[in-house]
Amino acid sequence: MAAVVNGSFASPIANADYTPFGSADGGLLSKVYNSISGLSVTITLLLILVAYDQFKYVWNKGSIVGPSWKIPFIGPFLQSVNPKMDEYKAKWASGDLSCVSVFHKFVVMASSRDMARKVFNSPTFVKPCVVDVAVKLLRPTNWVFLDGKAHVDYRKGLNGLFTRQALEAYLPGQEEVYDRYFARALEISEQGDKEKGVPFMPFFRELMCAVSCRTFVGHYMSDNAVKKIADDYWMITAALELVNFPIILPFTKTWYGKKAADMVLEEFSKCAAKSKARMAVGGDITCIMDAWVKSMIDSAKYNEKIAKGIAVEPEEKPATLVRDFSDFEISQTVFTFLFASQDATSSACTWLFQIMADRSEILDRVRAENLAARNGDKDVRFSMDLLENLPYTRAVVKELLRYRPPVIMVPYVVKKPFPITDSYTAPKGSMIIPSCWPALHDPEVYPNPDSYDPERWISGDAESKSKNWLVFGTGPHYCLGQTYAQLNLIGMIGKASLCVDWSHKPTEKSEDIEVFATLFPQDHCPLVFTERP
Ligand code: HEM
Repeated sequence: MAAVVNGSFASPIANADYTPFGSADGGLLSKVYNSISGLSVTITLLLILVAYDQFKYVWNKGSIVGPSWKIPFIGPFLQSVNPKMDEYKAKWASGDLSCVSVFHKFVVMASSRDMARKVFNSPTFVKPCVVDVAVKLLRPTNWVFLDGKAHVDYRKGLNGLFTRQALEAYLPGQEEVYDRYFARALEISEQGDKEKGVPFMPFFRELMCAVSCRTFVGHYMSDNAVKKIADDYWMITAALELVNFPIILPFTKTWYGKKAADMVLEEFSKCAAKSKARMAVGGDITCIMDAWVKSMIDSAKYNEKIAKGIAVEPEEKPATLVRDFSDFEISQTVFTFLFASQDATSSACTWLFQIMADRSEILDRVRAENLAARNGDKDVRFSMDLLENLPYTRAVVKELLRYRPPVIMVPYVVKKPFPITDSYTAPKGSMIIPSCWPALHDPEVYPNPDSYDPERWISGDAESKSKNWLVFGTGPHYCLGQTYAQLNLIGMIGKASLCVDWSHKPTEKSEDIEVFATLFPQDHCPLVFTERP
């Protein structure tokens, strides 16, 4: 009978029946021989795998720019763990289409404006790609993972939450938050180092989270819960690394991220229940949840009348008919708004305060415009008319978003072979990443692209270059919150200019960009806030 061979791979020469040098009971020579042959099999196997990995990479790479070979298996994994802005810029400069391969993932970077637009606008071939852990945090049933018609239909039901009328209803809640947080900024500076300033980036993250929570769920959430979400949200961002261990292990970043996400989902569910109760008795709209619940109530009433054969005037028909959503479904969807906005708006807010402090003549113009629009009374509250009639402040915000776009690229996944050019087809399963930065820094479209110049939106022709304006993406997944996001930044900086003074305490890292999901100044923006006389 053949002796038992250890391991799952049973090489014929590792079988003890074959005993050229030793006795059948397995002498020393036989053991050495067996281990050598085991080793050579392992090495051979490894070499085959390395060769396959390289061959597959070269095959996928085809005619586009990229390293001619990859570091076996891992590729530039270490670079991707700690991404550097300069490395991204070098990659974008290397070609309209370029590639890398990290582990088994083949990644195509679409850098030029036209290549990026082509990806954004090709839903037949691509869909947004989120890191695996995002599915665990947002839950697989979340609407953001829908594709094609199902996505378009779901999104239609959300459009009503971002109309002009709806956005107007959220303004009082937002302004309340700014009142409180500007007062806190003064306290922080009062207690902090006045020479070096206090790095305000974490504060701005909390501020943006608080504004979002008020906008999304109004007063259904306590201030303490808002604070807890703001405090814990960075754990969600930290969990969203490109490559994560497939299982969530206790006390790892993904574990803390999941705990924070579960807490947010639970809080939002409670808010949905409260909103339903209040709106059922005719409450007015104060936040996004109210607006959504109201559209459910209106749709249900309309459907009921139709079912009963009651005549309904055409103007009574809701703009979009939506079904009823459970508290948890509402919570999941509203969580995607927080998820999509938190890092991007925190980045924009941080740079905006830094850039205004460094350019006092621009800030003075913002202040003058805001005071004039309020007829000289700085305490006039937000309204859509007010926010829409601040052309210079708007230019300041648009230029900020061009100069330091919070989202520099958006990962998509290729659903079926994607012939992106005549000579290159991105393979199915690869990741394809349209980049927003290069289009927004194209010197032919935005002269002196690395200088911050709001004037290009006033007397220049930047406004007409809409093809390059990729700050909010384009195509079927373009940012749902783009109008809200811009108005919010306009309102925030205009109000800040009237309520407080602030100065920047620059360091040698102030202009260096840190990439943490979005972009931040590497020194986290040391500022000192003071009362306005
Ligand atoms: C300055 C702030 C913001 C920036 C720069 C930004 C940018 C983006 C970008 C680049 C995309 C991907 C678009 C695409 O794939 O074509 C996106 C998607 C999205 N954004 Fe924003 N965003 C911001 C704020 C917000 C806010 C405040 C909200 C919600 C209130 C929001 C909600 C969304 C949603 C829901 C999506 C996914 C849409 C879909 O898949 O259909 N964003 N955003």
